[in-house]
Amino acid sequence: MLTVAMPKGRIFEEAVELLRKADYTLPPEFAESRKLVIEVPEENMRFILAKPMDVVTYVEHGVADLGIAGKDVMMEEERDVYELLDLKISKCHLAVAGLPGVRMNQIAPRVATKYPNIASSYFREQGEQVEIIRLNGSIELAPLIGLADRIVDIVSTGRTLKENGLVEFEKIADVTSRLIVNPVSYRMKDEAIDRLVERLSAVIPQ
Ligand SMILES: Nc1ncnc2c1ncn2[C@@H]1O[C@H](COP(=O)(O)OP(=O)(O)OP(=O)(O)O)[C@@H](O)[C@H]1O
Ligand SMILES: O=P(O)(O)OC[C@H]1O[C@H](OP(=O)(O)OP(=O)(O)O)[C@H](O)[C@@H]1O
Repeated sequence: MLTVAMPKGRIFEEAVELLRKADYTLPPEFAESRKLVIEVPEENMRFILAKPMDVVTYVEHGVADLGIAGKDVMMEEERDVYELLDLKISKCHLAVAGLPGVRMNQIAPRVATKYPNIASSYFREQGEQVEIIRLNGSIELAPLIGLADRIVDIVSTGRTLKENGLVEFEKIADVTSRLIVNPVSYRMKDEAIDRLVERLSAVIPQ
């Protein structure tokens, strides 16, 4: 049996749609139920529903064989999992943004983000020493209220930046969701995992 860690939230629906396209029979209540462990005996699979940032943790510890996680999450922390497939869903990008015409404070520049490692390595590569302020959401609020000069955050449609009078300065990386696997599971259950990879590969959007 394969255990797959699914991210609750915005990736979930697209991931379920992809699985259904790949002809996986998932119960109709899959998306509506509050259950966190969903068995699908017809497919010899079990799905667990976790916070997007925690999916990698379940896979790394081997309690889930596979998982679906954003490239942003994979970039933020080096983890002991393999990336098997770019599912090309939940497309967005990571960017540096801020108020237009406002330069970074030269003495103590501050950057607010949910991605402290990505942000600090990005600014280090640019030769800038910045203070990272870690937030958990509504990152765009930080420059509006004077908490930070810049933000590093996800941009998709650009609507959140626009409606808050912010502009994108630089793109850091493109982001899509990935199928990840626990290295031991991949050795022990290679046939079942290869079959899943084949079925998904056939329906991944281009
Ligand atoms: N606006 C967006 N459009 C498309 N994909 C996005 C967007 N924001 C985030 N993502 C992708 O979806 C993943 C999950 O984002 P989501 O907002 O569902 O979860 P989260 O922010 O980690 O959790 P929560 O908001 O529940 O605390 C991210 O890791 C990223 O890869
Ligand atoms: O470019 P857009 O299409 O506007 O999308 C970008 C927004 O989406 C995400 O936030 P989310 O909705 O997850 O809320 P959060 O701020 O609570 O993380 C991201 O952090 C941006 O704020």
